[in-house]
This record gives sequence, structure tokens and C-alpha cells, in this order.
Amino acid sequence: MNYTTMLVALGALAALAAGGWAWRKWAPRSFWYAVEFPAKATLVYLTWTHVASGCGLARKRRRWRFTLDAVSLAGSVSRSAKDTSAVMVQQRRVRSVQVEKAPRLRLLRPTPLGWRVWVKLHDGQVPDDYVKVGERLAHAWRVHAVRVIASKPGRVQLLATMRDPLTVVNIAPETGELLTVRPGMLENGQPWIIDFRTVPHWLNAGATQSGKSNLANAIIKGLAPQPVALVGFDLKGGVEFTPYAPRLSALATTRGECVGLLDDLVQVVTDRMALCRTHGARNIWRLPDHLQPVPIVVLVDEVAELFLMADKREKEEVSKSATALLRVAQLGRAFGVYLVVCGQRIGSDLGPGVTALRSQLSGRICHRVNDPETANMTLGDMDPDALDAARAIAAETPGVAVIAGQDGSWHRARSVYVSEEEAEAAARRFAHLSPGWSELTATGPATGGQAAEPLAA
Ligand SMILES: Nc1ncnc2c1ncn2[C@@H]1O[C@H](COP(=O)(O)OP(=O)(O)OP(=O)(O)O)[C@@H](O)[C@H]1O
Repeated sequence: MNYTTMLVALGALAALAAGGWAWRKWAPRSFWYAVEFPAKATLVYLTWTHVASGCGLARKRRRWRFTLDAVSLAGSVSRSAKDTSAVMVQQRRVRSVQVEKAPRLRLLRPTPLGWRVWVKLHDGQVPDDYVKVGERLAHAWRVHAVRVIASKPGRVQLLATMRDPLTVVNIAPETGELLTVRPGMLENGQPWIIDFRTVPHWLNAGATQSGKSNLANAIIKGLAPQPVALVGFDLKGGVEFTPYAPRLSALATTRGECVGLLDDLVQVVTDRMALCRTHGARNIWRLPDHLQPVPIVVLVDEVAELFLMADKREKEEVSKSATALLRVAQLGRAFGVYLVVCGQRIGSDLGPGVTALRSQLSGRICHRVNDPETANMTLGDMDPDALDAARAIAAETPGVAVIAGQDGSWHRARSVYVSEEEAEAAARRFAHLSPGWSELTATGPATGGQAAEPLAA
């Protein structure tokens, strides 16, 4: 090769590298699908046996293999080297040998952030075996995380993500479906959906500045355009929810107002119960359309304030509000009253009613917490990995949370950033959809559409 050819070859290589760099920078998605993913997939398949073995997922099996053995053609192997009668040759033989057999890896399917793949379980393996080695697999594949996202008898589906999809969350909370909001993204790149008709009550816990109010903003923004009534309990003196008053059918900001508003809610539930009984319906969704009452979503901020008492005088109020909130939680699901209860911690130290209330809040959202007990309290008897994930949430990522539904599955998720101004604008824009409180509490079916009037209990 002469000097000019070498220069041309080097120039071509440099141009190729620059082109690749520019492609990756300006069109990362197409670069991922066309170049990075095929390269990664090849590497995953080529190294799978070693990786599975290193992660303890492979099994030892006996297999027939050709082997290359040293065989003495004449004399004995034990004779000394000087003994020329011992002649050793290499001979191919078919023998049964022990080999490491990795679980079968099906087709890797690319996703915008990584890939999904089904793995056939070896006999005796369960999906949990793969959950436990997620971190090892992530290191072996040089990716951000590997999680088990689905399982069927004999198979698990793994999701590998190249980078944390929760670094920047850009998604609209409005879904257009009744009682459903999309407050953020899950770590697997899917939208995080809260569907109150599936999981009616939610506990939203986290330390101060962990993102609880932002999530409440996202929920308000998502629900504001829907024909639902929103009710606020703001025991921070009203500073959190007062800006959203135009879209709230009622707002209580003091202990006294809370007791009155909770009594009203219990009455609403009782009336709806009677309505359903009269029409032989098990829940409001089985009533004829024209009788179906407006669903109510109740947001409670800083729930501990409802349960704390400074002196004996407050004891009765606390006990009344705790009982009423518990009744709403117990009966609300069937009668269209749903709860989102926010607080820094919601432990038994606040009183006996709290534990009962917590057990009714089947949807759990655990933002960053200051102590491991709060994570335990919020996530209950979840998988220990969920607790570890909750404890590992960094202060620099407000809005990140571990969420768990009633089916026991859990996800890392992050809410989309919704500023107070945005939520306030949505509340003003859809103020005309707020049913008046008097209309909601009147016996009989309520219909939306009145101007909102925050309650002064
Ligand atoms: N998903 C998010 N993305 C980006 N920033 C966020 C997110 N959630 C919250 N933040 C930011 O984190 C800060 C704290 O959030 P937020 O007020 O919601 O916390 P909090 O838990 O309600 O705190 P406190 O209990 O003190 O009211 C705010 O400045 C907010 O802008």
C-alpha cells in the first residue's frame, strides 16, 4: 500500500467516524435502531452463555460432544518418557461431557431505550430468580437497568434500558379517559397511569421537597378537563390548594372545616348507597346513565395534621375526622368517591385510625423518604427490592417514586413537572366543569356544569 492509498483510507475512516458521530448526535433514534441495537444484540447473544453462567442462571447438563483426547497407541501412559513403546496420539472421540446450558434467549426486540426479550426458564427456575440478578445482568450488558416486566408459565420477559428514562419526563397528564390520569413515566419507558376505577385510593408519601405536591398538581391538571368533582383538604392552611379553588367543588383548610366536609362526604356516600339500593345496582356505574352521580376525587394534603392533637379538646374532632375519612375510604370505591392522601409519613404513631386508613389505600406512591420505616410503612409488605429502590431515591431527582398497585407489582416512576401556574391555569380554564357543593350533596343524581364555589364549612 503506498502513501496516498493509506491517506485516502485514513480519510475515509475519519469521515465515517465523523458521520457516525453526527448521526448519533442529530438522529439518535435512527442510529440506535440501525447501528447500536444490532451491535448490542449480537454481543448479547454471543456472550449469553457466559453471562448466564456468571449470574447463576445456567444449568449443568450432560451432552454428547466430540472431544480431542490423548490416547496411547502402544504401551502404557505411565511408562517413562524414555520408553519409546508408549506412543501418544490425539484422537477425536464422541463422549458425554458436562456443559453449562444457558436458558434460551428468544428474539431481542428493540425499544426506544433498550430492548425486551423473553427467556425460557430452566426447570426449577422462577421469575424471582431473574429479578434477583437484574443488577448483575445490567453490569454484564453495560446498561442502566434490567428488570423483569412480565412472566408467563415457563417464561419471563426482561427489559434492558440503556439510560434512565426518568431523567427527563415529558408527557401530558390528560388522557381523555374518565377518572384516568397520566402523571408521569415508568422506568420501563411506559406511561404511568392512575386509573381511579381500578385502584380507587392512593397514598402519596415522601419527605419534604420530594415531589408530593407536584404529583398532586399533575393529577389536578389531568382531571381538570373531565366531568369529575374535585375536593381539597389542605391542612397547610390552604397554601397548596387555594390557587386551584376555581376547579374545586369544596376546599377545607382548617380542622373544623375538615370535620364538616368529611361529614358531607360520608353523607354523599350514604345517599349514593341508598340510590344504588333502590335501583338494585351494586355500584354507581351500574345505575342508568341519567342517574349516575358525578365521581368525586378527594385530595388530602398533609394528612398527619388531621390526626395530630395539641390537647384533649381536639380529641373529639380528630376522632370524628379519622372515622369519617375511614368510612369514605371503605365505601367510596363503589360509590364514586376516590382518595389521594398525601403526607410525609402515615404511621401508627398518629393513632389507631391511621393504620386502618392506610390499609384501605391500595395504591401506594413512595417518594424519597428520610427514614427506612416510612418506606416500609408506605410500601407495606412489598418485595424488598421495591423498598431498596425507594430508599435509593436521590434528593436531586424530585418526583421520582416507587409506585405499587394492588396486584403487588411495583415500578420506579417519575411525575412530569407541572408547575403551580400550569395547574392553576387548568383549574381556571375548566372551572365551569366544577359541580357546586350544594348540588353534589343534594340527595339524588348530580350533574356537572355549575360554577365552582369553595366550601367554607
Ligand atoms: N417531577 C418533577 N420534575 C422536576 N422537578 C420536580 C418534580 N417534582 C417536584 N419537583 C421540584 O421539586 C421541588 C419540591 O417539589 P414539591 O413541592 O412537589 O415537594 P413536596 O414533597 O410537596 O414538598 P413539601 O412537603 O415541602 O411541600 C419543587 O421545586 C419542584 O419544582
